[in-house]
Amino acid sequence: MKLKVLGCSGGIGGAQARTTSFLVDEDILIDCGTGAGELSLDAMRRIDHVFLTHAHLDHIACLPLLIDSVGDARSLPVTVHATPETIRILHSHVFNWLVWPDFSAIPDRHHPFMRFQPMKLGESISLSGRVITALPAQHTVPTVAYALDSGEGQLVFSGDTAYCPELIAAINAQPALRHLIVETAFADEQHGLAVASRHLCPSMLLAMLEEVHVTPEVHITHLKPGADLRIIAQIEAGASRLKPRRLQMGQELHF
Ligand SMILES: Nc1ncnc2c1ncn2[C@@H]1O[C@@H]2COP(=O)(O)O[C@H]2[C@H]1O
Repeated sequence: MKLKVLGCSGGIGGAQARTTSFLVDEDILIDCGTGAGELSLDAMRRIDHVFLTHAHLDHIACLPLLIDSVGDARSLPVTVHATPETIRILHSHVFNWLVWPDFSAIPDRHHPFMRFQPMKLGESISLSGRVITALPAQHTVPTVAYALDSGEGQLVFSGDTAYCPELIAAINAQPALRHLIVETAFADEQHGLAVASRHLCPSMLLAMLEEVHVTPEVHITHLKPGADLRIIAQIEAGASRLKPRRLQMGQELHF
């Protein structure tokens, strides 16, 4: 499998700051933040599945626009996989005919442009031999992490999370983990904000990595713009044996 980073910033501001969205092969998006706006119309039309970690705007901003752009040109609905709680939030607060039309009922409920597929924590979806599993994570709203398994190797994406022992256990349970994409949103001076908003800062990330017993390449994502250089410097000063590196927009990971 191939994962291409369309956006991996914790905010906007400048050409490299696009919020979370990863293209998997040609047909799957993991989250649909402003990075998804980098796709051509043709590439957007090929997206059959969108897996959402949670309903925060920086992870869903482009979903309503993408569905509107491609719906008419597709013969099948785009399937949006998320937990029942996240689906409820999106239905009530986004696809509610006020903020945006309910594309799960357009052009009609039997042949919609988009359909929601509820996914429970721990559940796996198999798409042509590619297995995607929802893993535990902790944030201010209901959220999941994801494991992607090609059959030859795995990639885990933390989504937005605070320190989460259940996620660490799930990471350690991956037999051939090639890549770990893990957030570090704030610098250590913003420890209070990291705690309040249920994110990691470098000291928390380094403590978490001490408990990781597998040996993936570690990629840091969701750095808040303006704090990004400090966050990376603080992580590098921690000299973790896993040598975390900053995830870059446009980067491709294979597994
Ligand atoms: N008290 C707070 N609780 C949660 N989020 C906050 C708070 N104050 C500021 N924020 C910001 O709101 C953002 C919502 O998206 P994020 O979780 O990515 O990151 C969060 C923080 O940057």
